Amino acid sequence: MGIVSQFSQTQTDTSSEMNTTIPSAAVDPRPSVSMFLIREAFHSVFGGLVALVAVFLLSVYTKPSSRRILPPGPKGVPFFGNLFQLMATPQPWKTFADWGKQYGPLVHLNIAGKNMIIMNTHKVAADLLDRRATIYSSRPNLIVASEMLTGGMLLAFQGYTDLWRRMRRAAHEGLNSNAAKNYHAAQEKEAILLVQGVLKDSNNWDDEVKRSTASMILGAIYDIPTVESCHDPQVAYVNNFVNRFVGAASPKAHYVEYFTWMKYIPSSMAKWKREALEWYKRDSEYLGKMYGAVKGRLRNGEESTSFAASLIRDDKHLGLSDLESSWLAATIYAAGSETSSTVMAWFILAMIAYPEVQKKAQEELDAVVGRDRMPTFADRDSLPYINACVREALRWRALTPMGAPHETVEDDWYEGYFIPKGTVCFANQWAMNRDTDVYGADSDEFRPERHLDQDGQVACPYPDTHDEGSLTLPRQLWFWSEVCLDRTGSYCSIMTYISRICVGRHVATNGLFINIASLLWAATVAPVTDHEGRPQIPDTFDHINNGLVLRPIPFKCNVKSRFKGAEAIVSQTRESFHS
Ligand code: HEM
Repeated sequence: MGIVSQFSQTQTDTSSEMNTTIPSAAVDPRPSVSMFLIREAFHSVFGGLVALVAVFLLSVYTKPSSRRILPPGPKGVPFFGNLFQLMATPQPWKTFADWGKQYGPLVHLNIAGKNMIIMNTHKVAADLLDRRATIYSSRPNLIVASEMLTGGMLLAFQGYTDLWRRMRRAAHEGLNSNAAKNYHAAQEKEAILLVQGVLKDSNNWDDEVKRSTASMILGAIYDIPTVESCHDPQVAYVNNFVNRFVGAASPKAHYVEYFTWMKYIPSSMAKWKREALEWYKRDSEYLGKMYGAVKGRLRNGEESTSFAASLIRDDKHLGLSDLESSWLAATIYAAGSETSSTVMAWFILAMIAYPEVQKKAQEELDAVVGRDRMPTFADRDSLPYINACVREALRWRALTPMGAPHETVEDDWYEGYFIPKGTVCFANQWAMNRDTDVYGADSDEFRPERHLDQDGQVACPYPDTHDEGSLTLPRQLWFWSEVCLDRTGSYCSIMTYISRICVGRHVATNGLFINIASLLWAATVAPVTDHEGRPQIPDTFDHINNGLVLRPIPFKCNVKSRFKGAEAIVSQTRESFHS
């Protein structure tokens, strides 16, 4: 890491070579000045000569390498830059949003010599992460989390490497919009079990939501039969595995990430290194066994549409070893389980705080589905309000407030500012999702209507927001967005950007749709009341940060059957999955 110790509102970097391909947005106003001078040249020969010299001088003195102005940002201290400011802030996304107001939508930080930029608006994030995806799609290397603990095998942590491309392609083949339909039946079944679970004991709603998402995703990946409890040993192991690398990836976890020479300390003298390498061995063995079990079942002639089965069947064409495939399968669980259950938790909180939204959603369900059967995926296109609830649940309280870090693979220029190769980039989703210029003055409120057009249909997403707009895309565009996935990306709320766009977004939004539709069809979610009968509505901003996501603080709610006979229909529908 180079050390940058100069900080001011306009910071400069003269350390690396000039970029040869300057993207158009980075080009300064020189062309218009040049055009003016060239026009003048037509007026006289002497004028022409003067103009040519002036153009030459302009190009020499204003060429990018001589004025590499970094984006503005807060002043740091020598050697450490803004490191201590970053370490001291408990909710960096809020501090970054404040800095955004002070310094502009693109903020630069220096973290002990490493350049970092924060994008605070959809426009800047889309300009850089989407429109210049080839430069902005790598990941910073984390010595403990990505090299030692996960041996470079964790898709979500990999840089722009050949292994990432192979794994990403395999993940896309197993989780794209068509492949995601393979999991519809499992998702419908899990949604019913979720409804039964919360109706039986609403005090336990949070565990039930966690159990149901873990069960759905483990089933989709490994064909594991329904998980009965969120304390199931297999779920517990995989959750601990996730917690381990999420913890290790936290900016405050390991000094070696800032002082990289520490990685050469022998294992015998460094407990953190010894433990990380040991866990990599143990996890590889455990994940290998889970993957191997699917292989064994296929060998015995069993049918399976699971994700692991698709990796096994296509292993030659996908070019992944067993070790790589077993880690990929586990990464899908890691990335999909906690995230999906957390969106559901925020949604349940929203239903307590916004009963009028719940009522409207239930009116739509009554009108479209009726009360004689439960909703299914076949109803999805006829339920715009429920689909808008899915989008709003993803937007309302950004559960991954800073997204995942990206890293630039070459020097770049944006709006006259220099962004050096190796810069770590964060899209501040927390700020973007509540941008009042985009979502209006009520952006803190849960209001699904903001995603509907005047005909009550799901609207096209706001420009650059990546709101989940697939429902309104014409078919050919849908196809195009899938085909071009790794170049142009797709349309999803906080699950993006572009070549790193959340590869599980179809599975995720499908799961949210069916869970929300089933829950609101069968039940009413209400706040608990105090001894005087006053409803207890928790603070909808309060959260717990587990390193991977922000979850609402634990709260109680009352889940009651919505109409007579609802529970019986839920049970009958459950039975039909056995027949
Ligand atoms: C609603 C729940 C979900 C949310 C909010 C979410 C969000 C995200 C975000 C913010 C990223 C990082 C994107 C970037 O780097 O710009 C991501 C990546 C990823 N997500 Fe999701 N996700 C969700 C569900 C899922 C599900 C269900 C799966 C799998 C079935 C999944 C698999 C992945 C994977 C494998 C990556 C890493 C992609 C890569 O680095 O190339 N996610 N997700």
